[in-house]
Amino acid sequence: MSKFPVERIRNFSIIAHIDHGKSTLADRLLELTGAIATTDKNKQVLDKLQVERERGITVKAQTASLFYKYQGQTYLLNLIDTPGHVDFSYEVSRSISACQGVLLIVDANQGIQAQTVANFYLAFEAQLTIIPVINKIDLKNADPERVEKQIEKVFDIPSEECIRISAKLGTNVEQVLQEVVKRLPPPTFKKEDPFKALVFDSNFDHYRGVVANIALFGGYLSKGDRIISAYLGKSYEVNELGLLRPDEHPTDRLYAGQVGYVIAGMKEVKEAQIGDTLYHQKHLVEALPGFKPAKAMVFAGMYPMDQSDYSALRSAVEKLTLNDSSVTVQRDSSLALGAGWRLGFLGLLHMEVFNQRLEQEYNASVIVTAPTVPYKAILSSAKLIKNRRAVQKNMVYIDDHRVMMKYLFPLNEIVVDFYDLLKSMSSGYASFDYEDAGYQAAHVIKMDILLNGKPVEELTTIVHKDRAYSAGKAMCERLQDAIPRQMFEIAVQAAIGSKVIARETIKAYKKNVLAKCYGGDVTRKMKLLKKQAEGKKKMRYIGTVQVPKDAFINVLKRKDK
Ligand SMILES: Nc1nc2c(ncn2[C@@H]2O[C@H](COP(=O)(O)OP(=O)(O)OP(=O)(O)O)[C@@H](O)[C@H]2O)c(=O)[nH]1
Repeated sequence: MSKFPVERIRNFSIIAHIDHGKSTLADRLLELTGAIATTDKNKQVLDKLQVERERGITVKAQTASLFYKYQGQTYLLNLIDTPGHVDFSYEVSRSISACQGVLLIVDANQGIQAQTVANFYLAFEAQLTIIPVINKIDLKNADPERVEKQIEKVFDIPSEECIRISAKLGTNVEQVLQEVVKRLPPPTFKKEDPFKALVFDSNFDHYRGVVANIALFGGYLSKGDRIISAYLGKSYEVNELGLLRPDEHPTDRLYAGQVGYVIAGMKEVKEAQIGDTLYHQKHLVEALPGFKPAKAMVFAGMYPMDQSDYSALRSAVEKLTLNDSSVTVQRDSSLALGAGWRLGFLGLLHMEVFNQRLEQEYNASVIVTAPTVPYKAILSSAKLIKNRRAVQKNMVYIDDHRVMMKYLFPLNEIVVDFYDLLKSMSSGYASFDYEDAGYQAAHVIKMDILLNGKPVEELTTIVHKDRAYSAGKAMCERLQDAIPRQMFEIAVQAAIGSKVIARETIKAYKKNVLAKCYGGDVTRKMKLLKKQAEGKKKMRYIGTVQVPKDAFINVLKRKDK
């Protein structure tokens, strides 16, 4: 197979708003081309991580090479899966850079949503061929005609170009493969040129080191070749290379236009920088433009629940960041929490996914401080509009029922719960995406939260001056709900400097777990005591006050407005 004619290669991604059905369509394409068997067990094969399966979202892009027979010829279709959530749009842009075209999926019921627009522009600016696919036509409320009109109006793509499918039932999915062959151009790279490959993703494997996913922009690569990474200038010998189908299939060579993986004795993901160019030692080439590095938008401190777990947690954080180069790590320490780290994430979901992976894959128990967004120090007065201090930029009607609005928001206002709130206020109809618009001047102050006079470091936040009182009050109320009553009274206070601006009280309550089983047997008592002790492990002490671990993140999610 190796020497596959480049005219019969198609490299494409599926892009869509979250839940519009990318992974379902990807599974169908894999089944149709025989890459996986048609059983229920194979549901969402490209979503490999445990968190992805549990949360039903794609976090990391995955790749699969498919062989498809059309009019007597076999084609090699390289499908690069992309994540759908706003936090991960960085993964989308790097995936599509290895492609010549995209399938733009739009839900036949929901129509164009925020990430449909954002992803469309990523593909459009990269000058890729775009095939609009209207999915879920089997739904009772599906209105593909209306969606086609939206696509024509917003993206200027004629309705006739849309393919109507049901990824769930498999309706017209074969047509999607045919249109990929017919409409997408093959890559124009030549195997006669010097070898040049783009690293568009990389993973760390505990046994084999770094596995880099590459797209060949010229020449060919063979096992045993010596290659150089343009970024670090280091040289490596190729130990293994092959196709991803989606499992690794080793081959002897990869050619221009193909997509595959390479293992070359790289020990850290840093050595296979995403966006890096690989080339042959003997043929210096001009490096590819690379990518804008992912920018951390949300920062939080992370500390072991118990300081004696520090080294175990350090090794877990290191291993996990090897697989996710968009997390930034800095060592940090605090009087209250001991030694830990300051981590930077793309968004709150990214942060939650990271924590979940730490707990699931490394069995780590951590305390995470209130997420904050980066600020610059020179601050004066703000623009201040409405609840979230937003400034409207423009407004476009997509159709009679939908409008697309652009606002300039302080990042702080959207990072924690804006997305959830917008969804619930609009009964799930509104959608949202964002990009960085740079720093703006604002008048902000530091607010502390105290439990019986002791500051809770995790909850120290920066708030806008005009919002301090309401934010402090809301925080105290939510903490009052989140902290169970204890044997003594607890004062919950919000303070700016030494000035207390809000207070709630948690009344004392005596909970004797044994009271109910007076005279009961010993094993029952032991069980109850054990249960209580386990409950305590999930608690953190602030002075003498026990705080449940999940209270820290829950109190940040606002329920007001
Ligand atoms: N009725 C119907 N449901 C579908 C269809 N395609 C997908 N779904 C359902 O829509 C939901 C979301 O589908 P996914 O394939 O997970 O969506 P996704 O776009 O990959 O989501 P992310 O990976 O998180 O971005 C799932 O519950 C699917 O079963 C379809 O054609 N018809």
